[in-house]
Amino acid sequence: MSNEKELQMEQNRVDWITSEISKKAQHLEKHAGKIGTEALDIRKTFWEDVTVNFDEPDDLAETYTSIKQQAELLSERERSHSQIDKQLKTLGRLKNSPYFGRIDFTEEGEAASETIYIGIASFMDEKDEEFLIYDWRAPISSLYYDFAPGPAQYETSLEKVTGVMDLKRQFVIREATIKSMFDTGVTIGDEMLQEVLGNNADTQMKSIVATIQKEQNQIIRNEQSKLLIVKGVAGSGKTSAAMQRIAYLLYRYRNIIKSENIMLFSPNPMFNSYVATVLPELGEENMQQATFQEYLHSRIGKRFDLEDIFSQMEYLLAKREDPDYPARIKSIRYKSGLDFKELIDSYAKRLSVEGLIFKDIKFRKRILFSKEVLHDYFYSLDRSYSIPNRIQIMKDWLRKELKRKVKQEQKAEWVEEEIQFLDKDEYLDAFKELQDKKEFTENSFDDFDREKKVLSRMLVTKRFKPVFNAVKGLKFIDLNAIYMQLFLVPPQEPQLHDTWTDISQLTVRVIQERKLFYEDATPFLYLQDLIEGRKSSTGIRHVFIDEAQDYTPFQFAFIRQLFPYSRMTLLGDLNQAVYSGPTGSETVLAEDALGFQDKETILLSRTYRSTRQIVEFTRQLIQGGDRIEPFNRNGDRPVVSILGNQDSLSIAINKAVKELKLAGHKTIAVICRTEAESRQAFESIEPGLDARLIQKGTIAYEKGISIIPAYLAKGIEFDAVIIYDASAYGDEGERKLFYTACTRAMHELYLFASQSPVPLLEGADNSTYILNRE
Ligand SMILES: Nc1ncnc2c1ncn2[C@@H]1O[C@H](COP(=O)(O)OP(=O)(O)OP(=O)(O)O)[C@@H](O)[C@H]1O
Repeated sequence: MSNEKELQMEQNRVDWITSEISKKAQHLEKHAGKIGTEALDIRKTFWEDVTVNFDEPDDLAETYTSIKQQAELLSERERSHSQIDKQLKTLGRLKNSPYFGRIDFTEEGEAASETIYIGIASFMDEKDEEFLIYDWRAPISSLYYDFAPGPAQYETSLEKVTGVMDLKRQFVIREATIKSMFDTGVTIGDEMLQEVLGNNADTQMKSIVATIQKEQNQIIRNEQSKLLIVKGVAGSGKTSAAMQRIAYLLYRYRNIIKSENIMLFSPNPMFNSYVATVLPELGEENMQQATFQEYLHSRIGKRFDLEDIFSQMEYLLAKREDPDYPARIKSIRYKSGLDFKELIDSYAKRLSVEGLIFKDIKFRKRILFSKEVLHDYFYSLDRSYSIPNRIQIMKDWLRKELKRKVKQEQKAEWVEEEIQFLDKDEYLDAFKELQDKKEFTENSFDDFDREKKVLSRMLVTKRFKPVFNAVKGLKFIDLNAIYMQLFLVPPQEPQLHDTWTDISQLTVRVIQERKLFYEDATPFLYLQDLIEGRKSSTGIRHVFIDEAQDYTPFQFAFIRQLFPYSRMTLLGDLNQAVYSGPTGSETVLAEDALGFQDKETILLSRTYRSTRQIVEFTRQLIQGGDRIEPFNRNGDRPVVSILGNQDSLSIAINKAVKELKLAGHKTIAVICRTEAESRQAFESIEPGLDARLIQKGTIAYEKGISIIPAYLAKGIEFDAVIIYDASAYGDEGERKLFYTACTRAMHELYLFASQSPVPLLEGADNSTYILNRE
């Protein structure tokens, strides 16, 4: 058949499918309307249809059952309504673009070849018998991603199906019209990727289902690994693969895993908004998402003024002159490792025998239980019980004792005095309570003594409430002091002694100021859990950690304990370990950082984000960069401009921004080394350009010009990137930060330098960039 004819035939099928989709949609809409009316009717007549009778206990039970039945009926109707709503949305998407792939596959032993069309969701014929479109996540669809025409196979949950793929065809269909169509040989065709990647950046990440590459498909469909580690170079599609993997898991385990059972740790708040549309685009709901910082903050609360990871980074980059700097580096490095975790483990063992520190429990400035009493009580308990168990026993004991004290306290003088000054509401509460009770006790409110008694009890109970709450929240344990005490005893290992003095002095001083360094937050919570009992989350079935290179082995071990029943997918790139760069501390992605036996590692070395010219330039900035394979998409070479001073830097950047805007780029970033530099850059940009200063609290990623510190640009991409001052990246410790900044660019990369030389460009092949000197 000629190409023309073939195209016409395919378009005819698209027309037919879209009319089938419309029919189904109409049918569903009618049905939705009916259910909607029913739900409305149930709401309107809710009370008419239930039997309400409170006369006898039996009637009460009947009333309860009747209301419950009616409410269930209503919620079932509403559920099906929202289910239909979801289906209609999917049909809407399918109508616009019903599928993106077709394979013809002859199963072994079968004479005829089967034609399979693959789209973002399944669609059945009218009788619900035949698949007119297969969901991209269906077992058979994996053929499309994994094989070229020729022998091919796929696995279902029951068997392995082998056969021959006779044809593999790709489509770009928009508004029900085939825009392009090609039969492809090896993998998902370059033409289609060229088209997708050549577009301007969106402020929101797109789904990549139509062009998933074979190696990415292995990540997406991996089912056996408990711990899947993806190490992929910048722009290799790690985040994209993670998002499609979530969609895949939601489909594959749809009866077991719901979106709320999946958790994604993202690198910064802005990233959340960046990835927020991928799953809805695929008809799925978004997973739970948080930054690790948010988690730490939620647990540390007001206990300390907690430093965040971004402030730690700022300190490392901008405060080298600080006298504490060397000690801080040692501290960060040591506290990131599993040795420190072990040290805390053995400290906790010692605490089981001695050394726990408590706080006085006070009431009206009076000590009810002194810390010594609490200490002695704790250590009087059977030592074979774990610390958390003993703390539980202690809590129960304290509650009992407090109840006793509440009784005693009712006779205290202050109570009588305060009763006089009770406000109206408190009085009313007491009166109400008495009235309620009266029904059961038959006592009368006329009795003055009784009234006083009730009021005293109410008053004292109320005043004691914070004490009860404090006991419930285990506030009587002096965790701050216990953590600090850890640093007062030198560790056993002799090689640590020198370092330890520096680390401990700094840590103790800062804790005394009620501050907590970022590197202390995880160890602190880890110790807290060893004492109070672990607060693990049981609902989460799968945890994703993006930018995993930014997590220390200690942090990861901690996260793993938080989610004991979860599978984990870690995605990262050692070359972008910007936080560990300046300190040389370990990251969880480093070989052997984890002793886990059950891990599977997948490597991605092909990069899709940037043009070949940008990749050829950026890959020489890091060790082993020659292994990075660019996708063959052409653009201009990066431009390096050396300007003698700050003033010319401002002028040049304004000019470049204007030109990039004129060239039609929608997202342009001026990436800076620090927050201070970002502010400086922001102030030097002409107000008319409407630039936006991105800070650590920024939530939404928007179109236009963003001025952003490099560490916040992680994970995100821009059409064009301007490196504000390449000469400011001073030493080897900042190489990864510099590389991360440069690899954010999709189409164009400009580097400006206020000084010469640019240390990190030394050694770069000058044929890979255009050099301008002022
Ligand atoms: N198979 C694919 N088809 C189409 N586009 C792809 C594919 N894989 C990756 N991309 C595109 O490449 C760009 C980079 O992808 P992504 O952000 O997922 O990479 P990453 O490995 O997480 O990057 P980084 O580590 O640098 O943040 C995105 O624009 C993404 O849409």
